[in-house]
Amino acid sequence: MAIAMLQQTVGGTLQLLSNSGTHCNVGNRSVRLLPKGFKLEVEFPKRAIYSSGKRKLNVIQASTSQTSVVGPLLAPSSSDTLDSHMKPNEVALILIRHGESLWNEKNLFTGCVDVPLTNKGVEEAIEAGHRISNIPVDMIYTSSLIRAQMAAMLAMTQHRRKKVPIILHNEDERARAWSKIYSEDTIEQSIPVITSWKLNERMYGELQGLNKQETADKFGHEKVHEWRRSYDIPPPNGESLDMCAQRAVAYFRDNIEPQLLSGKNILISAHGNSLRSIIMYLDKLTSQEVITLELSTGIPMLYIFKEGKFIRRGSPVAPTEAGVYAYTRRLAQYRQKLDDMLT
Ligand SMILES: O=C(O)[C@@H](CO)OP(=O)(O)O
Repeated sequence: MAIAMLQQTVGGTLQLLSNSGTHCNVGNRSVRLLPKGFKLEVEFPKRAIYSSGKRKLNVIQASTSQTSVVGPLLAPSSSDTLDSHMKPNEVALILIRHGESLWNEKNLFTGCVDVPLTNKGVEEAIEAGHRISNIPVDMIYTSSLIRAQMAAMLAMTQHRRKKVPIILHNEDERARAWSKIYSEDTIEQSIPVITSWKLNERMYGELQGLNKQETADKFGHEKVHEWRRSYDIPPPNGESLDMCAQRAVAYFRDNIEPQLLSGKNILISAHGNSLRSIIMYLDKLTSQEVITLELSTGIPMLYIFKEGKFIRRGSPVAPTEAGVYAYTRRLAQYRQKLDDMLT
């Protein structure tokens, strides 16, 4: 197979030697090495992925005059090169409401009670993952509840890029130290998953664990509808949507938005009401408009974040849906690169 070999570093440049005519990616630049033995000198960033065909050379520059080569790896050509094709000023934001939980199935108010998914919820998460399998994901945010975490993990089993989602444990120094990864390459092939209770479902107070139908029969449908869908009337000792929005939107603005601004493509897996609050913020909905917003379980919603604005792109209905990738040239390119790499 044609492959560009790493030769040596000279000052701040890297020499690549082609053993036959081939294309070669250097960082995020694609260059053509023509005849056999052709040498190319390129300025190289401190750390970059150099790839050729389906092989990759993972190069770590130790100093300007010394280069160590890790690999070549057997994995397909890096999509670190590929991932960097998404311009930092144009990134994807995907929101997923977890699939059906065991208490959704039983029609119980769930709120912050930590209940897992049903089989149907597992299938919904896998289907959601299938639908977004061609969209770049660099970081994942989930609530601290297992149903949102299951949904994120199951969805990522479908992603074509095959990076491994890894939950970060930052609760204390020991948790941080004991979950440390010691391989740069492995880190490159991982997606950090950050969990926060601030993305949890709205706390349903004294309704948690009660049957929704029985509660409506007891307190009246109107009262229960007010607890469930008004903006600022909380259920007994619980959170109103307004209270839920205050912590969920603050978390989004303080933690997630800076990552989007820095060029990260992000998946958020959370809950009906924490996501309604975030969508209210993204779509600039009024408190009147948000009360009629209902989210289906397991349906991913795609936004493009560009020049500081959130542009709603709806729900991809299939991974191959042409319309989704036509939304931006960058998404189309990312998908094309995945096709090239994986077929
Ligand atoms: O029970 C809950 O926690 C939520 C979501 O399932 O219910 P609701 O639809 O009333 O917001």
